Amino acid sequence: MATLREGLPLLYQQFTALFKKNLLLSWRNKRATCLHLFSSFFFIFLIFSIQESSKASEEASTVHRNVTDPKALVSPPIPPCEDKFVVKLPCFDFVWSGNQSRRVSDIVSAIMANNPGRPIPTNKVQSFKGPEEVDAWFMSNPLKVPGALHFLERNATVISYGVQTNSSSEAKRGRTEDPTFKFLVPLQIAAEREIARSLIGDPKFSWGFGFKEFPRPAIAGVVTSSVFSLMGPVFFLAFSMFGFVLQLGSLVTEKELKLRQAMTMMGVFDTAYWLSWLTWEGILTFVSSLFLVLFGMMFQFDFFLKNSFFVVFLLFLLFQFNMISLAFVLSVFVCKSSSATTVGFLVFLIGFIAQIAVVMDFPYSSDQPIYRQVIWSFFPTNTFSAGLKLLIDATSTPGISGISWSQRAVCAMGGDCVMTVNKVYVWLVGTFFFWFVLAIYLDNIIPNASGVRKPIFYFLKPSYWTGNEGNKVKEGSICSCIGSIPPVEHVTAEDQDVLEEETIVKQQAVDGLVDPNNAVQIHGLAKTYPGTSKLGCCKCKKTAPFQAVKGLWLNIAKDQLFCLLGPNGAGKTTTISCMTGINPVTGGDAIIYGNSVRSSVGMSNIRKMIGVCPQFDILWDALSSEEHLHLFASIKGLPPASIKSIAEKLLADVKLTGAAKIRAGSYSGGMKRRLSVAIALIGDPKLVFLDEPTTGMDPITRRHVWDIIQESKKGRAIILTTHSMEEADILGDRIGIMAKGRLRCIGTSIRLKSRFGTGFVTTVSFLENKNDGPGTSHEPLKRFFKYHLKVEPTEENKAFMTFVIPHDKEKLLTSFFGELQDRESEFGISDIQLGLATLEEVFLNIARRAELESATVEGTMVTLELESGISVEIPVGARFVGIPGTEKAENPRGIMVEVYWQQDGSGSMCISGHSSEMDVPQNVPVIYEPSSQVLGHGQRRVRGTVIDYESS
Ligand SMILES: Nc1ncnc2c1ncn2[C@@H]1O[C@H](COP(=O)(O)OP(=O)(O)OP(=O)(O)O)[C@@H](O)[C@H]1O
Repeated sequence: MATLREGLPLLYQQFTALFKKNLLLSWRNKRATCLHLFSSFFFIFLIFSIQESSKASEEASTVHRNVTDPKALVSPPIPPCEDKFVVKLPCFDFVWSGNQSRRVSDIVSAIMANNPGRPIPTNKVQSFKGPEEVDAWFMSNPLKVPGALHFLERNATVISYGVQTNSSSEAKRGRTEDPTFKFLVPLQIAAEREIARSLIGDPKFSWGFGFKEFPRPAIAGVVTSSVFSLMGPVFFLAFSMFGFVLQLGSLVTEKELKLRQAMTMMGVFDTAYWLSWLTWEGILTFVSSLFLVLFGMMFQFDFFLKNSFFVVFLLFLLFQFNMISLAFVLSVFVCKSSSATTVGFLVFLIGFIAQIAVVMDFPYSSDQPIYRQVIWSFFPTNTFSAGLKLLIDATSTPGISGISWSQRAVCAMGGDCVMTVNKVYVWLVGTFFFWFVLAIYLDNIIPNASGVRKPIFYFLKPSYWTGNEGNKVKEGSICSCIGSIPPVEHVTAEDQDVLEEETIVKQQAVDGLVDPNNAVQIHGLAKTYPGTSKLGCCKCKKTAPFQAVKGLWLNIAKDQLFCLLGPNGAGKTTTISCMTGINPVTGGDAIIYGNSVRSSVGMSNIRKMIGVCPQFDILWDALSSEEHLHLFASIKGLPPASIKSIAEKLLADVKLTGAAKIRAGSYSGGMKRRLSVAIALIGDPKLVFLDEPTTGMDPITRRHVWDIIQESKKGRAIILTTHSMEEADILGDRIGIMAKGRLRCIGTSIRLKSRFGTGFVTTVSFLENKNDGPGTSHEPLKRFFKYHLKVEPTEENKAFMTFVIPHDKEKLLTSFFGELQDRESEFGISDIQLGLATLEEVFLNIARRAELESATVEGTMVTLELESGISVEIPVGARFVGIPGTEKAENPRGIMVEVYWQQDGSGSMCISGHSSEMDVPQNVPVIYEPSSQVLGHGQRRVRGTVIDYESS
């Protein structure tokens, strides 16, 4: 076996392998990677398009055109108030004050009558006493009039006047309304004309009067900068969400599919894991930020052209790095990769709201308390928005040169300011490290996929840094309302062999003996799942703790394949999880080649010498089998030079050489299992755990994998769990059957069959012509078996009959089969086969007994319908059932039936049939008697008693 790498060389090897894995995953997921790298083009193009369409729609406005020969405005009329862009109807053309003066009233009447081209009707004008009244009217009648005239007759030769208009310009359908030229100037000209006529006394008096604006070039950059300052921050935030969501999705997928757990089992360093992600995402971020700035320059935005390239690039780069560390933090809390988009949307929403606040100078103004600014700055979207605002403001006015690298620490207007671009950088660097360290801390203290976490102050323990931790992990959530875990229930084993094994292991434990022939010594291993708990508003909702393994004592020899069988939920996978360090043990210990699973040093030694094929394939769909093997070999620390040849050999062993370069996502179930077996065998481990390795394989492939397992037995111990009895029979050197968390029996296949099988199975085959007519039934043979052995066929058809002969009839068998052979031709027999009961039968028997044990405690009943019409309720797993109410003088204990059981598709016990009714023999004990026997409808529905006829 090649020496495995350790320490820093291993860390580096793991880092490069994981980095390559990240690179390959991004390469294979081209669409997402391209989106991450080039989505900036889409956003920049969108801003550009919006800007161009805004420009086009405002073309009508003189503001954005060259004015070379401005038109003079000569005696313009007072327009109707309906012409105003924003007006409330009914409206007035103008209002005026000074109505107590007769002369002023005449002047206003003249203004109305002499309005060029349109005399103003009286209902379109409103008069008031003084300006205060006009102001009060304005207050209560907004948008009802474009302007007001205020007259004051001082004496016979002096009349003062004032004009009051709303100066804000309005826009409508791409045109801008200029209130000065449209309303103020006509009112002013009309007032002055009629005042002059009144003072001179000549109603025809007139003079040429005109207004004309300057010729000027088009005002450039106003639309550009306003569209950019409005859209830019939102779109840049949206752009950064692509990388964020993809990163979050990748991390959560690895957690969800237990890929992270598989890597941990193989001994991956957390440092290598996080650094590999950070480095790869850092590279993607660098490139995407670069593209963003280049695209911005390409589309000629002042923001990108006038501000220094490095100033802008660094802002985007640092912000995106912050988003990576934020994704790391959130990945700890998110359980489903499908939720990544929702989380991304929420982060975007929060960032968007923050941008609005930053635009309003919150909280980076001198009147805001420092603590508010500090708390606000911890969120990278906030500081990023502040940085963007500084850079946008610096280029929003035409003619300003933007922010250069040397000016990054200078305030915008040269005076005092709370935020500069340089401060934004400092904050972004700080928050990047803050969130990154927080992510690693939370990753340790938040329960992982197996509900395991480190203590809250784990990093304060010197043992954590020296690597000499004792019991290092906890279970349950940090803020759960923790109830006490009940003490582990240790029950003395009923089976003689199990008891014997337990005694040997206990004695070795007491003596401190480590048997060099044993690979694994399991010392009272117990596992209680703490139950989930949720802190509701008023009370703690908690599911009860569950004892999955209840004290296991077992030795597993080197060079031996130990097969662990048991019905669903027996505790097999939990036992393996405890031994591979996925779940912490609740009680007891497992010593693997002298290392305890309870110590972290022991566990890290164990990880180097074990290989695990988990129950469910833990594979990346986008990686090929060759890439999987290379990755896991590197994580294990195999010398790089040997990895290629080892991977090739393993692929050949599991017959995957042809599919070595095909992605695992397109493999069949059997191919995936074979790859999982190959991964378990990487690095020549001294102990291999195979959890249902042949599930989903066709018979030929299964046989092939059995050969591989047989081959692999040499020089190592293997612990195999399976639901295939054939597999256990063929591969298992020793077999243990677990049920309800306890070991029920242990031994070789033959021993189990002889001890737990119902006896011998004989199959009698018939000659073909013997079963032709209706009168040619096999009744004589049935009677022969019944008369000599008191058994009935368990299975029968035209061609054969099967009988199960109990062990207690063993002595009669020689003479019985001698006579049967002599009478072969009489019974029409062609062949007689005799064998021990199958392992499947043993398994069913053990599972049934375990089921009966818990059913009698928990009261789990099923109904047995007898041919006599009686319904009998019996505990699940009961074999011999007495029927109450059938007692008679000649048969004082009544009658009983034997119930046949089988497992349904979900692995639960169900009734498959029952024997004919027979008398309950005297002296057989009752092991379960219900409190009341008759249920409802008289004698037709009863509760059965369970009779211990098996052991009697
Ligand atoms: N994380 C968990 N929290 C609570 N209970 C659990 C947890 N994991 C397993 N269990 C329970 O522990 C019991 C043993 O489960 P385990 O997976 O070890 O059984 P198994 O023998 O491997 O079954 P199978 O053959 O179906 O794989 C089951 O009842 C299961 O529901």
